[in-house]
Amino acid sequence: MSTAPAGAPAPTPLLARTVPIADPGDLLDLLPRPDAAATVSWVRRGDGLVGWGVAARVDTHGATRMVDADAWWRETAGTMVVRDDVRLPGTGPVAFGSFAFSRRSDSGGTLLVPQVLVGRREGRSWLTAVGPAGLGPTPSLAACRGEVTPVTGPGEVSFTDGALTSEEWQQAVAEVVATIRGGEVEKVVMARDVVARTGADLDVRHLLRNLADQYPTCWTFSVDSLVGATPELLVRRDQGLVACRVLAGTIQRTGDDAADLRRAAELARSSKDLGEHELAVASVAEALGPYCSSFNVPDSPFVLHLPNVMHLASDVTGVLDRSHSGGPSSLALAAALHPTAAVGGTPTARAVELLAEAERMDRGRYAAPVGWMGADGDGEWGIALRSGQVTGPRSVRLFAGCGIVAASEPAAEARESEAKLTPMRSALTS
Ligand SMILES: C=C(O[C@H]1C=CC=C(C(=O)O)[C@@H]1O)C(=O)O
Repeated sequence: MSTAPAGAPAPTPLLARTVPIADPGDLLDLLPRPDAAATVSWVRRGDGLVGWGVAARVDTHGATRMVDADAWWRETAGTMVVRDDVRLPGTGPVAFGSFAFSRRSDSGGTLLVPQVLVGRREGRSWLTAVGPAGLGPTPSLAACRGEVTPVTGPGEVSFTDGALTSEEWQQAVAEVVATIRGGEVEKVVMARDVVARTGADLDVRHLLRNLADQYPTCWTFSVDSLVGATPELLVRRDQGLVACRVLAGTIQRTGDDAADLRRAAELARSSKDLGEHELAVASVAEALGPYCSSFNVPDSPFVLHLPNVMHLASDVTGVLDRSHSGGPSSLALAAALHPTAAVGGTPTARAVELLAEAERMDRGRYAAPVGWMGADGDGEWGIALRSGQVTGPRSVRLFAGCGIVAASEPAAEARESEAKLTPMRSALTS
């Protein structure tokens, strides 16, 4: 575990000061700079959090990457001086995080505390500044606006295959289907990557703006250079209640509303997709059950309509069992849930081994928890889907995966993966 800047411990004591502000308008318009590393976002339907600068940061590795980050946050938040005049989820000290899918990945994990954060929730807005105590007054919204530089486009964008070509990936899917039919596993989620290169230096705000405009019902995120708009909520912890939006089972949209309605009905009846979905819901119920005193799993999924695809979706909710000393934080719950069968497979351990062999790439932080957490441990963690990792000033690695079951057809899965790459492709090119 290492803390930044340059391995130094977080400056102590840090002061987190939250003040109410007038409605700031579009949160994304407040982001001052183009760099993805120092920009955080968690925005859905216009509400949420945006922030910039780094007041404290920890980098973690290996199997305990989330647990170590959670412990660091408990300690760091515990030493902070807090003056919070708003007292809502997302006010006071907030840490944003993203983590590698695999414990073996070099990508590890990061929690970072922005220097300035602006939030809005249900008509109330606030600004939080974090820095060494005694540094001076909280910056005003007007001063923040004055620092915003113009947003720039990425110029000409080209896409090339990542680890595998589409044909190679389909071959790998066919081999995984054969393994599944052999009875060793029930489901393996297979991902592929595509590399985007831009003609001009990337401005993360351009991506976030397009993602939020085109996918307003998704969570548009940016944490430590991982950017995307995910429709899947791994876990929210809010005052003793937990909620998850589980997705698995997909059909592409055609652009024709009547045809899409027929396809939605097909999806809701598809035994292949219902089976895939059931495994994902069961994995969430199994992981969360031990932490909850009561639990609600809907009998059947609904169809979630997105501009590119439709998914089978289930909203699972529960009440946290407080007899677990103080209750696990939202990040501890995310760690317990990861990887769900929606991104790993069933049974988890063998599916994860198989996908690592078959994909022939490191997923990095794709398909792993991304989100934020307050000082009390409440927070929201999504699964980093429909996303890309900014790997250089002019390059982004995009990812998409599909749940493979015995009835899967490789060519259909390749088309599905293309549809799941659409949000990031179009955020780059529009
Ligand atoms: C793994 C991805 O999607 C998951 C979430 C929803 C539906 C899925 C599916 O139908 O295969 C996947 O489980 C992805 O978008 O990269």
